[in-house]
Amino acid sequence: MEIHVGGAAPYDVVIGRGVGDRVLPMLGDGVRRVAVLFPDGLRHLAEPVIADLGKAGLAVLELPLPEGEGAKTAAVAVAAWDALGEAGFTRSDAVVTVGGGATTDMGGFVAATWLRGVPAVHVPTTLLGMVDAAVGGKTGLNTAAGKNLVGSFHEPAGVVCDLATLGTLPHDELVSGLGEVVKCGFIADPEILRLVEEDPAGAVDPASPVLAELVRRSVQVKVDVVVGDLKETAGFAGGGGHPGREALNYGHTMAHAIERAEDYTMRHGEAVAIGMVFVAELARRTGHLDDATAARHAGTLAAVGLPTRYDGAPYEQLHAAMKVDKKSRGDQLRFVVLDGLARPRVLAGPAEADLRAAYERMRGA
Ligand SMILES: NC(=O)c1ccc[n+]([C@@H]2O[C@H](COP(=O)([O-])OP(=O)(O)OC[C@H]3O[C@@H](n4cnc5c(N)ncnc54)[C@H](O)[C@@H]3O)[C@@H](O)[C@H]2O)c1
Ligand SMILES: O=C(O)C(=O)C[C@@H](O)[C@H](O)[C@H](O)COP(=O)(O)O
Ligand SMILES: [Zn+2]
Repeated sequence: MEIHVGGAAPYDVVIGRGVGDRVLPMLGDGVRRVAVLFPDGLRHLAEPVIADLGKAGLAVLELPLPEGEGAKTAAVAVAAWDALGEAGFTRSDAVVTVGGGATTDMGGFVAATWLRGVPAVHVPTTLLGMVDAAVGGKTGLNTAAGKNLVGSFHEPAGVVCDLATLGTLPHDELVSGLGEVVKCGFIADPEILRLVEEDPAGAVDPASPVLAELVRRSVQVKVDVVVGDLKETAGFAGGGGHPGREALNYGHTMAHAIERAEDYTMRHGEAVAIGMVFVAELARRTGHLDDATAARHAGTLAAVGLPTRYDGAPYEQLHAAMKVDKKSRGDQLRFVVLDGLARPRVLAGPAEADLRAAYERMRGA
């Protein structure tokens, strides 16, 4: 199936099994050379794509990357730019990424910045990459100060989600992706929560129709949000309305602080799960969210094996890290909270006592 993403630069997200041959047509007719970026350990997943491009007469530049989050550094971007420069890449050339969200973030950033932008087609091979990272055009690198602090909005020319690739994904990585899936359920599509709660075993089975339906629904949530607010400006208006693209950042303010505190050894989706438990409690304490919906967060997340507690870094360290979150304005922290199921809004400048109390809840106190 295909989900069409409208807007100034429309593209399709293809979801299915054995759909790797959909990459080539997404590149368009004029492309002559393609840089394929993939984690070195996933060469076997990149090879069929590389072979297809080669058979079509395109010159392929292979750019193997470090594993996972290790790819999202300035040094890796510089190395990729140097390789493109050496190969003489022009604006009739393109980038293809094959890998998880770290790869699509990095490869998307390289595509966004080389010659101020060349086309990118993403082939996500993790659940998280399919339902979130590859779609919507956010690209990013980490810096010493925090997560995704350098990046750009660069919409892909297309996204190809081959569900068959999930067959080799380690179980814990699949579960991590469900953190973003459940996020989509809370911010926009409660049917996702029902599906996960009704059949948690199906949700973590890469071959199940339940998981395919969760992918489809989550991509649709993301597409609907980004089409309305690609560059994440809607939430600036304030006033308690829908926060636009910032809604997709539900749970992420604390999640990114934890990831940094843990030196990026915790999976992103796991951190998002904990971050949602934190922010649900913050919303409950500040009178936005009812007790049952707040409690439902930990219940649904735990049902698929996601963590719901974090007892690592001290409050002060996490608070300092949250200050560089992109939703912050000056000294004011801003969080996406829920007024109820599928009713996201921004909570700006919550009281210190409420933040500390939500932190204690997150620690399991
Ligand atoms: N741009 C966005 O909108 C957006 C959205 C969500 C997350 N992200 C980013 O995505 C990153 C997380 O992505 P992720 O969870 O996919 O992690 P990841 O890219 O680090 O991949 C996780 C691990 O799985 C391996 N892997 C990937 N596909 C595999 C497969 N099919 N079989 C076997 N192993 C496989 C990878 O090599 C890696 O070791 C974070 O950096 C996060 O910030 C970006
Ligand atoms: O696409 C978005 O917008 C999101 O916020 C999706 C998030 O799941 C994703 O982790 C994103 O990279 C976080 O964005 P950031 O702007 O907080 O770095
Ligand atoms: Zn995320």
